Amino acid sequence: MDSGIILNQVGFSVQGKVILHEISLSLTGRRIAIIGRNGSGKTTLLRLMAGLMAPTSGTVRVAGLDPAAERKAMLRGIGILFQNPDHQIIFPTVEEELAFGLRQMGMNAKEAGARVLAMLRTEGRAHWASAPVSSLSQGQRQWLCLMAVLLMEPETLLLDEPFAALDLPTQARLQRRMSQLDQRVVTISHDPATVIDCDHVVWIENGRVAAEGVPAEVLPAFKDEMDRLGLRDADTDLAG
Ligand SMILES: Nc1ncnc2c1ncn2[C@@H]1O[C@H](COP(=O)(O)OP(=O)(O)OP(=O)(O)O)[C@@H](O)[C@H]1O
Repeated sequence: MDSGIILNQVGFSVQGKVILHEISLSLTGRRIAIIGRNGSGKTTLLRLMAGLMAPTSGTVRVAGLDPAAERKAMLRGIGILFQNPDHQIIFPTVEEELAFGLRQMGMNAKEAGARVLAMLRTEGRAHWASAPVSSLSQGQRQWLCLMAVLLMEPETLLLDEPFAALDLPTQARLQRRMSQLDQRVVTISHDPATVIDCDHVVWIENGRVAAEGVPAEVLPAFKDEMDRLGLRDADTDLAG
């Protein structure tokens, strides 16, 4: 496998507000989870890995490349699933939306159409092909976006809360499908139960790495801290 995702002293600020503080990570496993509370900086970290923005300080490398500077090479190398499917969907029908990424990669319309139909059949959603995207529920649109990312077979998958809007059978099917993928998958989650099988867990707190390592080490400490905070009536430490 390649050299992984390497962050060296990465900082990120917006309008003078520091969101990430000097984060250094060497992520070389196949299954990586990023956990942490709301607003801790997880999505910002994922967006930096995807090259959707450049860090304010430090360096990000994915398979040896700077993702923010090498956007074209990264189109094939990195697939990202956003938290809100409506930030991702641009076409009116399911088959057009699914074919878009493949067409962007240079595949002809016939081949792309065949791949899309094969994916929909595998997932038991062949009847969705010509359906308007607007006729799908929020969870179904999330699933559609995930199928679009999987179709492109990128070397690195960056998934922001992929399970959040999915029903339990769809979650189980997705977890099974992800366990079979050869690619590196980075998943953001709030729920320790969904990341128990990962190789490496990174816990982000207030824009810093609070802990990282194997799930057996990181998850119990994370859960204890979340339980402790949940017993309090307010996040007084986050005030202001
Ligand atoms: N463009 C921006 N301008 C100002 N503040 C921002 C911007 N992007 C993120 N932030 C702030 O940075 C912090 C981290 O946001 P981020 O979306 O990375 O958190 P998160 O851990 O993914 O949260 P959640 O679990 O709620 O999705 C938040 O306080 C957010 O308000």
